[in-house]
Amino acid sequence: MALAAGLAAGLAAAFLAAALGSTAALKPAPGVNLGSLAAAILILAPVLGFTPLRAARACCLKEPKPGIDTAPPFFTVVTTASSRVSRMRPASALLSSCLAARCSIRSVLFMRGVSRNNAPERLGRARLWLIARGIQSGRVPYPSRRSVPVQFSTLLDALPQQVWKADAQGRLLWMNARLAEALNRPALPSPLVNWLHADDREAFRHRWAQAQANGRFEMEYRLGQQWVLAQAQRLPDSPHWLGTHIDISARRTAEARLQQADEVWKLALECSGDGVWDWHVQRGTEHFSERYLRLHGFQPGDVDATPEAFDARTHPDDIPQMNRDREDHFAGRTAIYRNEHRVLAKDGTWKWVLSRGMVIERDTAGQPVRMVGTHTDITDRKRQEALVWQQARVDALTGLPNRRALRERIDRALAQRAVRGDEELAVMFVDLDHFKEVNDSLGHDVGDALLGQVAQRLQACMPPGGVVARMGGDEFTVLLAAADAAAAAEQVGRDMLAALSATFDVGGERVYVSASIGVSLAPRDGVEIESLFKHADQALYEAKGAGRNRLRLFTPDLHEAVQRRARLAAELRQALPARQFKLVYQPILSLRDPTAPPRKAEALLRWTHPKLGDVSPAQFIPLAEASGLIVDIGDWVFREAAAQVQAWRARGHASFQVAINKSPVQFLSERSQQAHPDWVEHLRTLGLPGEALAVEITEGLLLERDEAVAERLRALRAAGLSISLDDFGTGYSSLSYLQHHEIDTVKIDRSFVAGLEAGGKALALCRAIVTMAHELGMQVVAEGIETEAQMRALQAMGCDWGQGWWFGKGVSAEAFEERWLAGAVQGSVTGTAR
Ligand SMILES: Nc1nc2c(ncn2[C@@H]2O[C@H](COP(=O)(O)OP(=O)(O)OP(=O)(O)O)[C@@H](O)[C@H]2O)c(=O)[nH]1
Repeated sequence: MALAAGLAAGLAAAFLAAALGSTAALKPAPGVNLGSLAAAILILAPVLGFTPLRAARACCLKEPKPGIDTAPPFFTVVTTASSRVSRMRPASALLSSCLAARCSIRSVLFMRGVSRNNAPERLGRARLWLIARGIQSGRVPYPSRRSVPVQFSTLLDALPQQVWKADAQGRLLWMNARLAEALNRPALPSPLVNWLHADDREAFRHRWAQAQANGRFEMEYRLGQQWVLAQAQRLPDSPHWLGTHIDISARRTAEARLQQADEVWKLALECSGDGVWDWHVQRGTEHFSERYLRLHGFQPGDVDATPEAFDARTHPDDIPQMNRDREDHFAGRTAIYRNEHRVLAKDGTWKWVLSRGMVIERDTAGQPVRMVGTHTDITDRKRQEALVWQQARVDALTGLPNRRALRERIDRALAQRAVRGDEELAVMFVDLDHFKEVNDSLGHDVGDALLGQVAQRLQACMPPGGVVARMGGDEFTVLLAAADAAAAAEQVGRDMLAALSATFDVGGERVYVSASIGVSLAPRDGVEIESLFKHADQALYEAKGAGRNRLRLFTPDLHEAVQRRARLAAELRQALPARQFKLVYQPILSLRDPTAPPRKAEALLRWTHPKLGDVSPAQFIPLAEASGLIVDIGDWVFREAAAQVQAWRARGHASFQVAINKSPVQFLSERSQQAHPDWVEHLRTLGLPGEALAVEITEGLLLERDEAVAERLRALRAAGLSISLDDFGTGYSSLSYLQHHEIDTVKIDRSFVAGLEAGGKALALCRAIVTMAHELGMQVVAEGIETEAQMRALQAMGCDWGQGWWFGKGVSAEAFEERWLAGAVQGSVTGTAR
């Protein structure tokens, strides 16, 4: 064993030496024992066609004579070396010769310290015997003269790998027994490529050529029946290559099986319409299925199918998210990788793909080794989504951005402003004035068409970067960014009001419309969308209240006014239980005989606030309407008035009638609907006929053209109540609704009465109203009579009733009774009550 170990070590060292300088190792170096060379020649003599004798002679063979078993095809070589140091050289020469003669050496035995007569010799001076047994495989010289030393060959034969030596052109110059057997002992030199599977040859040539640059070669290919991993290295200072083949057939078979399985699922995925990718993360290689390529418009071979090639075709905006999603999956934070991104297709368009995948193999450190997944074409879905997204942000009627889109724009602008801080923002609420009347009088379609034209005009006023959106109904909102946003908003507002002032032609109808504008500024009035909206709305409210067709910037004063209103609205809730309301009565006199005691009065609501004193109905009625309190308040008014008329009737004014106002809000409210039967019932309980009360409604209520409204009016009338139409002439005084509804009395608005003295239009209008009402069987009351001239004019045109300060203001029931009803004395009534 010690001998074998020493030999192995020696051979290994020699192999290394040979590897480092193979040419030298193959030559009989200076000092080589000629006897051993001669022995080699002698051995090979039969192979080479020499007689051993001639060979021996030729080499001046000296002792010890090798013994040779020349019985073909076996041979035995015995040779000697003179020292330990030189023992390898003769052996190498011998083996070179054997190989060149295509003899394969089957066994080599070195014997040390054994003399010819079998006596032990001292180390260092010992003669070494090398006995090789081999088999001669042919007469062709094999291997070549310049080949691998015998002892290495022997060792190399014993290796499980195939070992080979080749020149720069890839021609095999030598191979160990394992390779020789596998290739059936080819004649050498023989191009290695010729032994490869035809499918691997092209790749081999390519790789071999590449390997020349760095002196290393590695490739897996099929050689005979085997799959081998070839690894080779160019020998130092040599054009030759030393290589090995490791049998990887088992691994390849397993892989093929896996591959087959892979193919099955890949096929399944492909059939589902998805392209498949298979990424060897650490190797940096990726396989793309045919469908994957076609998905992006490519034919196989059209594009360099590498991960880099496709990464380069990914939309730059989508790459950061893609990387994040991939990292999340690699780190195990997501079970499945999922990302949607755009890929530049062959035709230059962007294709949206849904990429889904999963790491299916990790190394021991947990790093991903292989990841597989699919690409699904989601371009159509994305297009649909974009459409839906756009539709969700566009107002269908006007084509302007809608409320949602505007909120997003404002959010973005506020965020940008917060970062840059160099610009102010203006939010402008633009609300059309009395648009409801356009709808009501000309129809909804005309209203729609008008909104479209208004949108165009507003849009035309937008400076670059400005946005106008429709928030719904007749409300538009503008967003401006400017260094001085207040000035910019005022300019744009002026432009808009001017643009709207020109007549609109809507389907042949000439329509006029104006707008009121409220503006809030960021950061002055708020840095959040809600506060900006709230303040713009408050400014708009002010603009409306100040007469419409104007712009108001939000100011802290405005805010205070709003807060005052809010406080008042809260306190209004207490007014009813705290008995802060009262009714005052204003007489309605017959214009045929104004001196006669009045038979009618209008009940007017008054609120005496504990701290503020009397609050104007113009202030609190809208608040009561907005909060819904008007229903309870209206009910209280009804009961109070009913009680009063009952009292007056009981005191001898048998036909007395009190008129109460009923707001449209109250009229339309559900609770109020339920209240109507109660009212009738209540009157019955009081023993009052319906005609003891008149209900005053406004034109707006009739414009609703609501059958339920008509029904409720009919019910009141059926119960005997009288219906008066208040403020006639200020709205859309349409004859058609007068015919539609059963109205008893029309009240001419005070604005017409005020103009009576000047004659002209007001006079003509009042006369027309009186004539028309009488034609329709209605009576007419003129409100707001303040002068005798007005009274006389109305008398002259046949107006039935008059009411106003000329006769008297509203006073408490007691005062009224005292002033107007005391003794029910018929007498002269003058305007001194003013
Ligand atoms: N034609 C049309 N009308 C609409 C649309 N949306 C809402 N409206 C109507 O627009 C009107 C808006 O009225 P408001 O703004 O409340 O009141 P206004 O009559 O304009 O009066 P002020 O705003 O107080 O001056 C209502 O009558 C709605 O029914 C729409 O899409 N088309």
